[in-house]
Amino acid sequence: MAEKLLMRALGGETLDVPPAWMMRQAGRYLPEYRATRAQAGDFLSLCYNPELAAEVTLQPIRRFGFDAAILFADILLVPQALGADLWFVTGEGPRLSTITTRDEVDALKPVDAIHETLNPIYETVRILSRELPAETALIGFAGAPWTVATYMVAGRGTPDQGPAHAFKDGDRAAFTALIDRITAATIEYLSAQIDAGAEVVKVFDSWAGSLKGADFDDFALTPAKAIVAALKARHPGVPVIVFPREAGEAYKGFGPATGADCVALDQSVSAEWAAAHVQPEVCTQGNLAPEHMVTGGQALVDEVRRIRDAFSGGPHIFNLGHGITPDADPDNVALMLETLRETRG
Ligand SMILES: Cc1c2[nH]c(c1CCC(=O)O)Cc1[nH]c(c(CCC(=O)O)c1C)Cc1[nH]c(c(CCC(=O)O)c1C)Cc1[nH]c(c(C)c1CCC(=O)O)C2
Repeated sequence: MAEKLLMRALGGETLDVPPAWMMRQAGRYLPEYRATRAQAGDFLSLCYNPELAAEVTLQPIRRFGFDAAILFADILLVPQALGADLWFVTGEGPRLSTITTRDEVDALKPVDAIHETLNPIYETVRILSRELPAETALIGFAGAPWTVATYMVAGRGTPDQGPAHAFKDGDRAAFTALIDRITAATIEYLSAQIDAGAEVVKVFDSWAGSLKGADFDDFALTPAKAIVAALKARHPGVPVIVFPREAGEAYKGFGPATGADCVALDQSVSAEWAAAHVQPEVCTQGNLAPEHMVTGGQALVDEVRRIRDAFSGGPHIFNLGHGITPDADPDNVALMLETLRETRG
């Protein structure tokens, strides 16, 4: 069989129709997802149930025929595996025990201990690598150290990542020790996903945009570079996608500086700017605003064509700029793919 479209784009090929998938493609906007989550009991039970987690991963593939499936799990399973308490409050989001001192960082479990908690995730990957259609690539993932740390420090999502900034600014050495622990755990976690069958991995740095100057280098760029280097040493040939969300102009240079194979873009940079400044360096991914999955119509069609055409001169993976939201209409997802894959006149 010819190589999968996603792998070809990640290998640097310019394709007539780019491969497409969608962040949070398995999620609450799909009635079949809500039914399986109810069967599992709750979100975390779904993450740790390999059969059901594989089932929800496959649902958007069956319904829409995306070119890639992303493992169903969550970035906050790593803090849990390192010993943090984790629960989800319905309608609000994640809650964790907080970490704000050097002693609390030192009290985290050793990195080797994470697999005890995360083994069911590797089993989900094994099921998926057996069950996915031959043309669909399997993406594993983890949160980037900074983004994971923002939740571990605050114990929840925060609008400005204030508590993590306060820890970083108050005791940089202790905060660096936390980042280092998460970095080491992330390498082991992603490496185990690859051993189980993940063909590509993605590192989500959702809050990279709140890091500026030397902080961006120390806590977004340096950890990403360490993760890419370790994975490349152990698994040469497995592509890595990095997503320093809202990095703005710092998207330029991020691919070469980290050694990643693809830089994912949020919708706050224009496709035209990114095609001129990022795509010449590395395969790009993105960057349709998720709101179009709610509103649809001609604006959606126009935006899909604009983004597709802007990136048509180099390797690109079509995606949203951030996750699809629960109020999205599945028909708009179908329209997005139909438009993307139409024959260009
Ligand atoms: C920051 C972050 C988290 N998780 C993730 C990130 C980084 C990407 C981003 O910025 O969105 C990543 C993530 N979370 C989930 C996936 C699965 C794969 C996928 O389909 O993309 C992935 C890749 C499932 C999920 N993770 C979560 C859901 C919704 C939970 C539910 O079904 O009730 C899903 C499908 C919950 C979650 N998980 C997290 C939060 C803040 C929340 C609550 C907000 C929300 O409800 O959307 C942490």
